[in-house]
Amino acid sequence: MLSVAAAREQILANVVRQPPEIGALTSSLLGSVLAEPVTADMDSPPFDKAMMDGFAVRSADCGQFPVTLTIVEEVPAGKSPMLPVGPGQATRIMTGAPIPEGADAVVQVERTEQPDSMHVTLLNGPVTPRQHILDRGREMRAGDVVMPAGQILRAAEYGLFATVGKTAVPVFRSPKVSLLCTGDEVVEANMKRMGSQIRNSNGPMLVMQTVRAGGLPRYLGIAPDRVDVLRSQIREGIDGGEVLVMAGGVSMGMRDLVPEVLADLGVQIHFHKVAMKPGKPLLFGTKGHKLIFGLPGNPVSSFVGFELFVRPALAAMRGVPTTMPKMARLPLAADFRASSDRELYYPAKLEIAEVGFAARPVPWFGSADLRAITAADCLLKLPAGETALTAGQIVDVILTDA
Ligand SMILES: Nc1nc2c(c(=O)[nH]1)N[C@H]1C(S)=C(S)[C@@H](COP(=O)(O)OP(=O)(O)OC[C@H]3O[C@@H](n4cnc5c(N)ncnc54)[C@H](O)[C@@H]3O)O[C@H]1N2
Ligand code: MOO
Repeated sequence: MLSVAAAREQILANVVRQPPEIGALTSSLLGSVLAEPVTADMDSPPFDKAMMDGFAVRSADCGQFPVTLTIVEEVPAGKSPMLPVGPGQATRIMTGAPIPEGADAVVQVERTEQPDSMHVTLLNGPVTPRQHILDRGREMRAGDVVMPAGQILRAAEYGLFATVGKTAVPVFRSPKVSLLCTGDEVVEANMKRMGSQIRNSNGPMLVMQTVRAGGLPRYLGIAPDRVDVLRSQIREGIDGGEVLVMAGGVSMGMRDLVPEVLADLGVQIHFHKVAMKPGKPLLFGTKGHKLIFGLPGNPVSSFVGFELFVRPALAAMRGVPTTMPKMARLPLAADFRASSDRELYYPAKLEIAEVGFAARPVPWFGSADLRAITAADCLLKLPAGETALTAGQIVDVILTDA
């Protein structure tokens, strides 16, 4: 059976990166990836800038202390100096204000006294040339590349865009992700549940996983186990987005119709099983450039399948440079035993340890136990076979919340 790593490789080999588009810098671009480098439109700071509240002076005047200088003017931030600072003179200046001509140093106000409103006495030295001055262009020069293509937009990036006057930037377009749940037994949470029906937990969960992964969800509802309806909904899903994610109907049951309908619609099935627990009956196909995922219907299997395969695919489509799930090697917070015939992904929670973090497995009874996932923020990745580990031993951890 195909390994998780090999399955992910096959998926990523079929990814086509989304085209770039110009996006306004609103919160909806958080996490998007810059498609072209951004350059500075001017020097920053645009002038030699005071970095302390105090007095702009000529360092040559400050050989011995105390020394008393004549104040020629006062320059708050946002105003420009009108007068140069000549020998024996000083300008009262605020943090952020431009340095007047002639001055080459700033002395903090704490190191001064004012005998009267016209004079300032510098109490002690030294006063070195350029002290407390940020030179024009020190942060960036006009034309400098301030951010490379491939950068993920976080809070600081928005700040830097503002510095260079950008209100919109080119980013890789978010993939549209059609989401379709299947199964006669499944009903939406706002509908009346009857008999042996169960509520659709995968639908809302996959919508939110899609949003978190930077995709634009198009939720198509629940398809019944009927070939004609399933076919038309799957077709709509493929036509309406770059990615189709389905949950349920992919295993071996009589009513697991998804694989045959996909094949019938001309979808090339690349694999239909992965050596992992939970989530073994996971299907991946393509039609042209479109990616099609059939996640197992059990909620934990759907969740894990999305994190291990759909999320990296969406990351690659969005131009994210590293598409692997975020991993760490961390000590276990408790003794742990498990047994699995496939690579095992076990829900766990990070906790503060003596040094850094440790991962504590949460109680979990299997692929229907979504409560375990809500109690967890990571997955232990454990090899197939018998696992018997003691607290403090190092394990691979997938940081699903990172
Ligand atoms: N003979 C075999 N049977 C099964 C195998 C197998 O290899 N051979 N694999 C098992 C494994 S592992 C899983 S996982 C499931 C996956 O089955 P399907 O993807 O076909 O999913 P369903 O049968 O439709 O549903 C499984 C389970 O999950 C519930 N479900 C489905 N959709 C939702 C939803 N939207 N929200 C909440 N719960 C949902 C469904 O009622 C079932 O209980 O197959 C095993 N069988
Ligand atoms: O993958 Mo099934 O998810 O092992 O229950």
